[in-house]
Amino acid sequence: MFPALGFLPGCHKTIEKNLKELYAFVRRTFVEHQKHLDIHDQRSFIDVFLARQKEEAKHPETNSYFHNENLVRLVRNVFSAGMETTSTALRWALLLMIKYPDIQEKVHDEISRVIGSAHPTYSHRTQMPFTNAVIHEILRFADIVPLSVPHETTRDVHFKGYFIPKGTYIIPLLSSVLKDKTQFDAPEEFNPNHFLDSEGNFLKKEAFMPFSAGRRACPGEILARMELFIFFTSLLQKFSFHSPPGVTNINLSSDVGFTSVPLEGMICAIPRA
Ligand code: HEM
Repeated sequence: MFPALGFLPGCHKTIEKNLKELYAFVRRTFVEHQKHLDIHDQRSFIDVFLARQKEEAKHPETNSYFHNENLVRLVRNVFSAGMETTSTALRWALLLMIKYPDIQEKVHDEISRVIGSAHPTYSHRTQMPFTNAVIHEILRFADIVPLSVPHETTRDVHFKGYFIPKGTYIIPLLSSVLKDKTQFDAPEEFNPNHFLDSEGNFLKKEAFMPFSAGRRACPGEILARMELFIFFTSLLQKFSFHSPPGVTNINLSSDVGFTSVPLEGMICAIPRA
């Protein structure tokens, strides 16, 4: 985000090294695809991209976006945007469940009542206000993409008395919305009541925007919500989660990174009878 500071020592060097490795992996993987591409049987995002690339190669005069380096970046974006975010949310979910065992038990009670031993499906969600509120609160509290993704104004903008000229680099702070005192009673605390009314019904909040807002908001939101609901309920249906014996202090600080990830630690998963 701040390339001018790149020369300084620090953990961004590790990130750069890891990125190089990831790009190499993506290159290897898509080169394989190139070998096996069948225009008439497009199996994946990469195939569709390569088919378009072939098509555009017939008109070399056009300045195409469909070149290999862009494919590497795109695949990497979808890979990290779609995979790391959801797995990070699940890691926060398990950590918060061991920190708050009463909430874990209440979720489990609701799972037993509504789903029983059947396979959880996304449609169960509407009958499970408490679990739904817990998942919303996990995403709010964990604040996984605190700085969202940087954008640039494409024209002059007047906003709430401020003038923002065309071409201004904008970093939207999602944390400031997710942790807004005017929107949530105790924003620094993990409390599913932030998303429940006094009768225990699920309460939608406009300030719930871990996926950002507007035209460039996360395109994976619906998929992520489904994944989180199904994985979270499946895990809690089959296991109870605890901290390892002797560990009493569960640290909820996040590690350094572009996304907000929990610190590494061990968790015990005990199969439920
Ligand atoms: C808990 C899970 C997730 C969270 C919290 C999350 C959050 C976000 C946020 C905050 C942005 C920036 C939006 C903006 O620029 O204003 C974003 C962008 C994006 N997300 Fe997600 N995301 C999640 C899961 C996913 C999944 C599952 C996918 C795809 C399979 C995905 C694909 C993307 C892509 C491709 C972008 C860039 C979109 C663009 O630049 O137009 N995300 N996400």
